[in-house]
Amino acid sequence: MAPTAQESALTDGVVSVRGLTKCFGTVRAVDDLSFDVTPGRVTGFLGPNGSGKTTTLRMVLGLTAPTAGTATISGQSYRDLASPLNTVGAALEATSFHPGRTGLDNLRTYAPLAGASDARCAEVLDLVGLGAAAERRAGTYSLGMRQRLGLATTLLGDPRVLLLDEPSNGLDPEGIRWLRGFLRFLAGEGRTVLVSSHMLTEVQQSVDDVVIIARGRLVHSSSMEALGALSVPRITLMSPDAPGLERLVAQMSWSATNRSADGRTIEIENVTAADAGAAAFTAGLEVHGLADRSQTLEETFLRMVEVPPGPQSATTPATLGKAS
Ligand SMILES: Nc1ncnc2c1ncn2[C@@H]1O[C@H](COP(=O)(O)OP(=O)(O)OP(=O)(O)O)[C@@H](O)[C@H]1O
Repeated sequence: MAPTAQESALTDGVVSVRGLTKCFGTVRAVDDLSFDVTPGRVTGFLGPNGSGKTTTLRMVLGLTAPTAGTATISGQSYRDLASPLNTVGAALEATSFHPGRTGLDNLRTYAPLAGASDARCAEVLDLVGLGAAAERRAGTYSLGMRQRLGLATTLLGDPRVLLLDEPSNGLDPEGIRWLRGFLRFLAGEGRTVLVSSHMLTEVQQSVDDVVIIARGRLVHSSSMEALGALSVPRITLMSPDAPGLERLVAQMSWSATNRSADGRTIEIENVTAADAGAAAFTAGLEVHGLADRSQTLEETFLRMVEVPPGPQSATTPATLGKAS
């Protein structure tokens, strides 16, 4: 059923995943996943290798049938979209280009599918910074240039939504910097930009929001800012007075997570360096060292996605028994 005008206004450009599940035999690759991706923002879709990112994107694009659940783009499933290539641009794996044809000619072969004119082909090549190389054979392009050509292909139909699977793969630092700016530019135009990656560090400067999955399940979804706020403050405090140090920890009800064998160095969680310094000063404790060891964003991410101890691996999750 076609959505009403009011429903369309609410869902326009939103990628919405609800209870999405995919089983490959006994492997539950995607497990009851629900999240929304909003327009005007760059969203990082993060998880370790094999966590189900590509399978999820394939289900959003109607390339893989879900075992259960739904995935919609602007309120409609991919197959119900009136003109899919003008709604969603997707780069799932390195697009294969004809090496003997120029960059421009390669785009021209995809253009009719997206209803794109010759002028649009030249325009998107300019957009991705390949204007000067338009007449060069794609076989002579560097990996970074081929990635840009792939991006140009996804933009041919001027889609509102972009789904990019590991777009920074193979890019050098300059290419990654360029991509970061380009994704921001696209989101700034009001597009929905979803970028998958298995490393938070690779995208943390490019994304506004994060959707983090592990073993096919959602483990976290928030703004990048809120993810940063989850980082646990942690310090190490050193004193030659081991009993005094221990007394202070007990008196302040601090949670000590590690102690050196001689008891003169203690690692404490959920305390800032400023608070620890002030407490030691008030207690008259002689301090020989105070270091901030707060969890980095990457540590927060790794903690979220780490495989729990036990026999199961990332590809054989504990939920195997539920697979059908
Ligand atoms: N067609 C398939 N048949 C069987 N198993 C599959 C199939 N496609 C994916 N899988 C399995 O589903 C799980 C999720 O794979 P998927 O490729 O979606 O993960 P990913 O997060 O994209 O990983 P990567 O970062 O390595 O690309 C893996 O265990 C994978 O082996």
